[in-house]
Amino acid sequence: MPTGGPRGSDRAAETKSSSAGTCQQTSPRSGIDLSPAPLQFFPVTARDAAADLAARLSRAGHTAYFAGGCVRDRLLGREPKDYDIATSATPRQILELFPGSNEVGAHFGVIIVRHHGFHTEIATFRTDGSYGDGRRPDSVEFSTPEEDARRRDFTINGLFEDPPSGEIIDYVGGRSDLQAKTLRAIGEAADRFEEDALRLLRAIRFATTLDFDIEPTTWQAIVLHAEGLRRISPERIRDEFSRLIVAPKRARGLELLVDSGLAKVFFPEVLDLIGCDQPPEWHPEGDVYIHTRIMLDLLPDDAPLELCLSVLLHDIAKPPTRTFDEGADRIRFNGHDALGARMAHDILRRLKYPNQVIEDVEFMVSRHMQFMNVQQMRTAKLKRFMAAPTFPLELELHRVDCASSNGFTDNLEFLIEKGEEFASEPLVPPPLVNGRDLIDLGLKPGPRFKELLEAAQTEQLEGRLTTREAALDWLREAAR
Ligand SMILES: Nc1ccn([C@@H]2O[C@H](COP(=O)(O)OP(=O)(O)OP(=O)(O)O)[C@@H](O)[C@H]2O)c(=O)n1
Repeated sequence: MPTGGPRGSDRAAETKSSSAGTCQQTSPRSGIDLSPAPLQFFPVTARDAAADLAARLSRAGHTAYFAGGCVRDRLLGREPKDYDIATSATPRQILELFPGSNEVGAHFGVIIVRHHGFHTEIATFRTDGSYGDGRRPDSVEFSTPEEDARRRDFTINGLFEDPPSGEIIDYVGGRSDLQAKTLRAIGEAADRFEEDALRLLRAIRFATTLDFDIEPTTWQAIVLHAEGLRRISPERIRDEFSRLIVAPKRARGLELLVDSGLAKVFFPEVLDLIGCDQPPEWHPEGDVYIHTRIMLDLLPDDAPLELCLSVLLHDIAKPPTRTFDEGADRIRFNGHDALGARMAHDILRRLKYPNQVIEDVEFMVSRHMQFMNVQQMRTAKLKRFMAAPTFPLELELHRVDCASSNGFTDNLEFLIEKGEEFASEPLVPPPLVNGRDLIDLGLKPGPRFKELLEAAQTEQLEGRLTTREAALDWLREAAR
């Protein structure tokens, strides 16, 4: 068990190497090097920390297994996000062993223990009572490992591992489902989803992130209980949905959400994209829903959340049923970006995304049609356009937008070339003149100030003004 201190053999090696240093101490009698070993710390992993806690529980006479996601992920060769322990120790016994731990979930048999900087959830083997609210059990009863496995959501999440031996304890057939890449509810699927409706979305999230098939009975139960998701808070839906939409198989995830009826509950706008025809000369691939799914597929595997969301929402206002001040027809194929930005804002706000994410996605959706006009933009406008912090993501949005439809690459190539051309200096450098200069010229602060300074900056970005002296002359002239 690695700890924070040096290991024996490494200590010997360290002592050896340190003897080459200046402070070597050798026993005059035996000739043995007595120099103190330099302090060396080995990083303790989350697994080390959890295994140490399990060992302590086990030394105190309790059964203690790794449980749930960490066992699943390790068997899949993935790095577990965190480690959970399931044990025969009661919450009181856990607290006796690890005093000062977080008792927040003690009522449900869960204690959070901090060890080596990691938080490990230690939960007593339990059977859940009834789920009155479809979110959490009204009561729990402490029970056996087998019953604890059977109360869990999916077979692949119902596995235990005995940490010292690495032995897998499987009461629910999780191992064979992992091998077959199958997501299957434990026991009666309908019961699992009635107990906790978040599991409906977890099912689609696991099928997407792991690229697993959903076993038919489990799928039928999801479809049947989809409306139950209404009981779940937007924050919890958002967290599952975000994990799904950043996964490499996000397009399939979207399809599963739509086909299961879950999208209808928290993201009904997407349903209008289905069957929303587009002009075939621009969009030979088909309707907006097909176009969006192809785009999601074309994104890099590690595309950030803001980019995935902006791709998902970029054409959200295209369906002609949407109305906007200027009339639905204009919106449909021309002005849909402005309405789309507003809709993206509303959808993400409803799902309680952080303001920065909402702002970025709204901004990207609002500008995505402008990429068609970049070659006609004057240099100053283009530089300002490219200076947006979201621009690299927008470029990717544009790339997949074209690649999934008409295949045009000229605007993309133009922007890449311009990026190289402008690379030697900041796109928008500090202005050559400022408000102080205008006051010195005898102007009073007001709206004209902003206009003049912006015009001076445009001259600068166009390369017509390069020195402060020239800019001051220009300002003097313009202010007349
Ligand atoms: N609604 C839920 C949530 C969790 N669990 C059980 O609790 C374990 C831990 O849950 P959690 O940490 O939320 O998810 P993980 O399965 O660990 O998956 P991930 O780490 O990817 O979130 C799950 O494996 C599953 O056995 C469950 O039965 N029902």
